[in-house]
Amino acid sequence: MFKRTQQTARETKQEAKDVTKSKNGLFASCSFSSLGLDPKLSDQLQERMGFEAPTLVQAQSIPVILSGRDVLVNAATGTGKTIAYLAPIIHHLQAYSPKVDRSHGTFALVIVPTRELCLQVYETLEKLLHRFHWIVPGYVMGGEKKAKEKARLRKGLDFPKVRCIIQYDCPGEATEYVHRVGRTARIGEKGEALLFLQPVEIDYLKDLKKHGATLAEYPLLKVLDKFPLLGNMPRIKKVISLESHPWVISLQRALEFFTYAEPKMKNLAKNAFVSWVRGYAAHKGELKSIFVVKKLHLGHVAKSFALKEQPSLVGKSHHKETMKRKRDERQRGQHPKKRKKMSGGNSRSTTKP
Ligand SMILES: Nc1ncnc2c1ncn2[C@@H]1O[C@H](COP(=O)(O)OP(=O)(O)OP(=O)(O)O)[C@@H](O)[C@H]1O
Repeated sequence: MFKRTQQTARETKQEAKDVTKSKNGLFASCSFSSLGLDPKLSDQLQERMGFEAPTLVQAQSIPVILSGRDVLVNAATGTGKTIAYLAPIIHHLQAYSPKVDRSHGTFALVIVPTRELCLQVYETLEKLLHRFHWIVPGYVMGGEKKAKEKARLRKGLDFPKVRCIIQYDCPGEATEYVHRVGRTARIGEKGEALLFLQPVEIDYLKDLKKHGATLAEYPLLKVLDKFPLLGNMPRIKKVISLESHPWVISLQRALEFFTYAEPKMKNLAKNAFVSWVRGYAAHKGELKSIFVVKKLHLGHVAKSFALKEQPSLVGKSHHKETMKRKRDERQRGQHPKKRKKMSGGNSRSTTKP
């Protein structure tokens, strides 16, 4: 369903309903219930929201949407398109048996081009859902404060049946850790959470403990030892570290083979590495002393991105930006080298007053 920005095609044909225009040409001379909407929903529209009759665009599009067809609606602004698509969605969702529940996940997604529209649609949706409290609306939009967005996601959206949360990168604050692992073990059920930590980051466990989250070490080496070695795996007499385990070595090889098979893939891995390191350097508060880039073995980090060597942290875009800045400075006559030239080689006139 497109709004505002995509009003190019017109497909809502008269075929669905013989809609007769009322005097002013905006409303249809039929009722909401005659369009096939659930009586409770029609009642909500008529009695509670005070809409006596559907608008023309609603009367034309609702029956077609209810029939399950794809619809593109093109109508002037303010003609009631919002209800034209929200009402059929609610009609379908309220009919589910057993009733839809927030733990079932997301059923419908409305994409709109602006924040204002997002709020408007949400407001209408809340009114329409007045009698259907088990259908939970939620919205996510850009430019919001992270905490606000998170609170709303916690309230409105849910990921059902998640049994295990695996975190390869450390969440920032302990509260964020709790929120992340809280995606599993919903409504009293059990769940598991795994967090990968490097030896230099072990102090993070103390921070989590302060906030009531105590983690047990997972004996990865022992677990790997339980896997039988395959024919092509390196034989090592005594495995003393995780990196020298045959399973880890062959997995690393396989990943590197995959990454280096295509330049595009290698670039993706490089970019991911650079972003990860930048994100790592952005930890705040007390965590700054735990997650210190200088303490990291960047070669090992690169390996974890299936790279054979550590990429430069000064990306091409940074290089381009620096070059552009220098060029601009030169054009503005601010760069010392250029000034020399501009002053006809008389460096004294610019470098010394
Ligand atoms: N059947 C109706 N009877 C009376 N008012 C209605 C009816 N349907 C919608 N409205 C009201 O008409 C106004 C415009 O509706 P809506 O915002 O859905 O229009 P729109 O076509 O989506 O506009 P835009 O393209 O600008 O987003 C709203 O205030 C809405 O509450």
